[in-house]
Amino acid sequence: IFENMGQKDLTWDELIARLVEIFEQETVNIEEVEEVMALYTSKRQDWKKFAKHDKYKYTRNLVHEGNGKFNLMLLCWAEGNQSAIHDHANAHCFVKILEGTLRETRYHWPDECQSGDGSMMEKSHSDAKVNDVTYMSDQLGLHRMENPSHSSTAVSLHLYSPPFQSCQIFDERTGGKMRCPMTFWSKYGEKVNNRPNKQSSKC
Ligand SMILES: O=C(O)CCSS
Ligand SMILES: [Fe+2]
Repeated sequence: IFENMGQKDLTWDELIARLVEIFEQETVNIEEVEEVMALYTSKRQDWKKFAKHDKYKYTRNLVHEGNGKFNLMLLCWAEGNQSAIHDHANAHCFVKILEGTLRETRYHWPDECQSGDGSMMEKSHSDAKVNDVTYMSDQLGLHRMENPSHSSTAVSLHLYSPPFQSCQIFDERTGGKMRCPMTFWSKYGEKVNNRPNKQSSKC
């Protein structure tokens, strides 16, 4: 978990401009991205336009497409919302908490190691609080993110590079996996009308 070590804060617009600049480069320096994301202190005023909540499922709201090099999105979590256990489609995944707390539980890949009863093996879990930055990738395993609070919502900023349109979700009890499309509830602050297709209805 990365925290700001006291360097000058970036504004929301400066944060996005720095991220676009970084991802124009040939290779991605993971620490550099974490440091830049840690230099922004969450201000609701900056991101509330993208913050659309649904009380049943966390929403994914596209903020910026990073000239095709990354997807930057705001995820809004109602009380107790959680994601499925999922992979990250061979992409980098950076998460910054903008409001509330998110609990991350990491798992081994099923084919890497499984419990005797075939269920997935937990690797670690940790709670990230406002302004914390975390990094995840398939090399580090799989994870589930959740809003553990039953009294407050949570908001997180996610950067995926390269951008991906689907990932695999895993059944904790069996290690079984299924490919799922990743859809947006809104884009640039405007609601998107997702046509539920047969695949997404199972996700
Ligand atoms: O993008 C998603 O829906 C997964 C959120 S946890 S990285
Ligand atoms: Fe994830």
